[in-house]
Amino acid sequence: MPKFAANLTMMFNELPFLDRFEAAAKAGFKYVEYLWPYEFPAAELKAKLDQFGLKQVLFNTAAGDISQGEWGLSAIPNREAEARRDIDQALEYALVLGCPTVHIMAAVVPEGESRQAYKQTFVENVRYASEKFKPHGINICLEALSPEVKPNYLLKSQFDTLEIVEWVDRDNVFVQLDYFHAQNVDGNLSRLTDRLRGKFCHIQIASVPNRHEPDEGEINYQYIFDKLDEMGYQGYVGCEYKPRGETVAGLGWFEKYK
Ligand SMILES: O=C(O)[C@H](O)C(=O)CO
Ligand SMILES: [Mg+2]
Repeated sequence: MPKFAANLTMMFNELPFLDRFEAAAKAGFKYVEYLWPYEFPAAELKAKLDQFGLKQVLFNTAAGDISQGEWGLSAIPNREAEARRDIDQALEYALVLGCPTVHIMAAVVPEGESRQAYKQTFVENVRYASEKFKPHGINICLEALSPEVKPNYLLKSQFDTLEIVEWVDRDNVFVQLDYFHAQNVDGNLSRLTDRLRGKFCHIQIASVPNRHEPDEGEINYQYIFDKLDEMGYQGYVGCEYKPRGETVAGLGWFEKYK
C-alpha cells in the first residue's frame, strides 16, 4: 500500500505553515513533504516533525529569485557557485530533518539560451550533489514540469529527466515521477511507469486537469497505486495537490489508506 506524504506547501493552506504539521498528523498522515524549508531554522522544523510523529520525505533546493522568473539555479551556466551553496544548504537541512531525498531544481531556460549548456551545467551540479549526499545515504530526485505550470523549464517530459539521470550516472540520482506532469506531457502512464521502473524513487500525485485530490479527473489512481504495489515500489507518494476546498473535507479518498 502506498506511503502517502502530505504536501504542506499545497495542502492545509487554511493554516499558517507551522500549524500544518499537527493538522497533517491529525488527518492521519505519517509522512510530509513541502517545497522549501529555508524560511525556518531546521531545528524548528525538526521539532515539529518529532512533536507530531511525522517523517519528512522530500523537499527542494532553493528556487532562486522567483520574482525574476527563476525556478531553480542548478542548470544555469555561470551560476554554479550559488547552485552549489544551495545544494550544501539542502544537505544541512536534510541531515537535521532526517530527510532521505532532496529534489534538485533545474532552471527555467530563457528564450535564446542554449538548452544543451543548461543540461551540461545541471549534470555537473547534480554530480556535485551526488558526491556530497552519498556518504549520508541521501538520494537526489530530478523532476520534469509541464509547460502549463512552468513554461520553458529545462525538463518537460519524463524522458528529459531520464536522459539527465542516465547522463549523471550516479546510483543515488533518480526521477521524481509526478503523475500530474507526466499525464499532461507524456500520457500512457502505465507503460511510462514500466519504462521508468528502477529509475524513480519518489512519486507525486494530483488530479488532471485541475491538480486537485486524486479522486477526480482523468487518471485512475487506484489502478496506478495497485500497479506500484505490484512493482514493489517502496518509496513515498507525495500528495502535491490543491484541495478543492477545506483540506480535511477532501480527504475521503485517503480514509482507506490510513
Ligand atoms: O511543481 C512541482 O510539481 C514540483 O514538485 C515542485 O516541487 C516545484 O516545481
Ligand atoms: Mg511535483
